[in-house]
Amino acid sequence: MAVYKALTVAGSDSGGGAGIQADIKTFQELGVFGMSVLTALTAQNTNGVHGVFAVPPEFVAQQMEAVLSDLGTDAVKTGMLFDSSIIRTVADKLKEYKVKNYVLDPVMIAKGGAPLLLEEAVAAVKEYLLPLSTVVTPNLPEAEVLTGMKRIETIEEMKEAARILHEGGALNVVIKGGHGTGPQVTDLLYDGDTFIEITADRFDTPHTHGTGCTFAAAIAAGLAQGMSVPDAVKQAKAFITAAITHPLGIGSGHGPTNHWAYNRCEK
Ligand SMILES: Nc1ncnc2c1ncn2[C@@H]1O[C@H](COP(=O)(O)OP(=O)(O)O)[C@@H](O)[C@H]1O
Ligand SMILES: Cc1ncc(COP(=O)(O)OP(=O)(O)O)c(N)n1
Repeated sequence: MAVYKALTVAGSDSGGGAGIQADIKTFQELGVFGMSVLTALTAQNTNGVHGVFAVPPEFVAQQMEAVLSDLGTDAVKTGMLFDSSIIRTVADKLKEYKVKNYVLDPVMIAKGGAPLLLEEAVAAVKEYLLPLSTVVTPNLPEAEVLTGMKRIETIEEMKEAARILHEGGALNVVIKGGHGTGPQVTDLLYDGDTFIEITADRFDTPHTHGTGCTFAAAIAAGLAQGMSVPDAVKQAKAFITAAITHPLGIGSGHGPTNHWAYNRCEK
């Protein structure tokens, strides 16, 4: 049996809905062996982020070395990276180990408003990580910050943002439409040549905690298994749509998505 492996480099969400925990659950559900490098611990639940404890960059490097020098990986996904020293460390290790299939989820702010990336670190994301990425997956506010565009709402504006991020070095760009409005939610994939719109009905629910993490981890899982980028993104969209439309209803705030749903619930 071939064993495909994926590594997430991200923060811990003690509530289990986002971050490392969402990524590992997604890898497991999609048949990929999951490994993790922690960049920060968050004291977090469905009501928000109550504390952040960043991991020293030297220890982030030590974790990456431990995993990559022994197990190796078929894909890497990064999420919460918090500051520029962690970003530079991660970029150095991705280059040192010649990582292929790198999914960059440029996590900036949790849904409750807590910063998961310091402002000083935005330039480092663009300079060090974007050029290494196979796929970058910003939501609309993150795409505004990364491109400098004042407003990204329409499909034309999403296309313009995708072009800028592709020029910035990403091989493929997915602009996620979850923060938009309207009865449908469209994610836009751009490979420097063709635009593909991937659309689903917008599901009316407060339980969308960890959607971006789960979606990016699912892309990484597909790439780890040798899928093309469009196929991996389409599978990820089906995975997150199932997870959102079969909510678990746990916690008193914005609850987690259902990582079992893709395999266990009727589509
Ligand atoms: N209410 C919703 N109904 C259906 N799909 C959604 C909904 N909200 C987000 N999604 C999907 O979840 C994924 C993550 O999107 P988004 O919420 O924009 O990211 P983030 O969690 O990074 O803010 C995307 O594929 C998006 O289309
Ligand atoms: C530890 C950690 N990492 C990332 C996030 C953000 O996750 P995301 O999928 O963007 O979901 P929301 O926070 O927007 O619900 C996080 N909260 N914690």
